[in-house]
This record gives sequence, structure tokens and C-alpha cells, in this order.
Amino acid sequence: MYSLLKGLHDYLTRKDEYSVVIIGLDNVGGSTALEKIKTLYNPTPGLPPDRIGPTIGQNIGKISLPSTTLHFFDLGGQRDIRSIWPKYYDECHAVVFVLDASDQARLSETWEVFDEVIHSPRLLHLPLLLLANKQDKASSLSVAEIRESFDAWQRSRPRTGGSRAVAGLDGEAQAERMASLDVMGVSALEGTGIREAVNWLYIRVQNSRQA
Ligand SMILES: Nc1nc2c(ncn2[C@@H]2O[C@H](COP(=O)(O)OP(=O)(O)OP(=O)(O)O)[C@@H](O)[C@H]2O)c(=O)[nH]1
Ligand SMILES: [Mg+2]
Repeated sequence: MYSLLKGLHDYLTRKDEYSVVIIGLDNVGGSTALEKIKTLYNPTPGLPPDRIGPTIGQNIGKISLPSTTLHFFDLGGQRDIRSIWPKYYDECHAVVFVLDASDQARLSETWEVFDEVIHSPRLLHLPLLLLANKQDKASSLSVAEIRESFDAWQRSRPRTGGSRAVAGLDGEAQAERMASLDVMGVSALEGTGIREAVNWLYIRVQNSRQA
């Protein structure tokens, strides 16, 4: 009887587990976003912004949502550390790419790195959310301006021809990737848009598992 009831209890309280990686260039606010997520969703708050340093390696965080647990892996964005990102791609269910919308000087570098991420075959069919962070700053580009910037960058870059084919993606797969790409404006510092981003992830990871 006990095992029957325990089985029923386990079934009713079962949670699906999903892993989300948070990546982006250094200093864009990935860790600030993760700590804000912890503060908004967990009884124990995350670190305040003044106690967050550059990430060497990874920070982890976990939040509990109805019948779902999201595990976050916030990875360091410094150039030398970016090579660890792909090691997480196999195990993750969604990707959050954070950019600093107020740092126009680094947009070109951002798009180069982002382009590599979105053409990564292991991530091709996973939900991918682009967060245009630091919307609290007056100098920040809006979501529409960020989209335009990426489109303009894509149009302007030299056609390398074979390089994408080597990655194994055909035109249709690329078109699907671009169509499913979502961009949201957030302020990790103030928390604006963070719940919307988590809701997006919550819905998309469940949908992609069912697909
Ligand atoms: N104004 C403003 N500043 C922010 C925001 N998010 C982060 N910052 C600041 O940006 C700086 C970098 O934030 P981090 O969260 O450490 O950036 P990161 O992307 O984790 O950087 P790495 O760990 O080096 O990859 C800090 O000074 C943050 O306080 C934001 O939404 N608005
Ligand atoms: Mg960090």
C-alpha cells in the first residue's frame, strides 16, 4: 500500500527537468539576469548586482515552475572562455543569448559570435531567445533596432560560400532557425522583461519536447 501511495505521490508531483544555457559576450549581463531570475522565482534571493563578478567557467541556478524545473547554466563570455560553450550544447533544451543593447561598438563582434551559435547544428532545433539587455539605459537600442542591426550585418558580410555548408545546414534549416528566433528587450538590473523571458522558455521547452 505504501509503495502504491508513494508511486501515486511521485507521479502527481513529478517535474520535467530542462536545462537552459545563458551565453553572450562578456559584460553583457548574463549573470545579472540569472541572479535576477533566482530572486524573482526562489525563496532565497540571488546575488545583488554589486556582488557579481566576471564569470570564469559557469554559474548555475534552478527554479521551480508548475510541473517543471528549469536548470540554468550561465557561462562566461570572455573570448578565451567561449570555447567551453559547445560542451553544454548536447545537454541543453534551450539557449538564451544575451547582448548589451547599449554597447553599439560591440555589435559587430556580437553578431559574429551569435551567427556561429545559431548555425551550430546541435542547437538548430532548440528554442533560442535573444535578450537585448540593459534597456534601462537611454542609449540602448530597441528590439526593432537590434533586429535591423542583425539583418544589416548579415546583408553586409562577405559571402563565404562553403563555410555554412561545412556546418551541414541547408537553406531551409537556416530559414527555420531565423523564423523561430525571438528577441526580447530586458533590464536584468531592474528585472524588466525577465518574467516574460522565463515564461517564453517555460512554454517553448515543453512544446519542443512534445514536437
Ligand atoms: N544598466 C544596466 N547594467 C547592467 C544590466 N545588466 C548587467 N549590468 C551591468 O553590466 C555589468 C556586467 O554584468 P554581468 O552580469 O557580470 O555580465 P556577464 O555577461 O555575466 O559577464 P561575464 O561573466 O564576463 O560573461 C555589471 O556592471 C552589471 O551591473 C542592465 O540590465 N542594465
Ligand atoms: Mg557572468
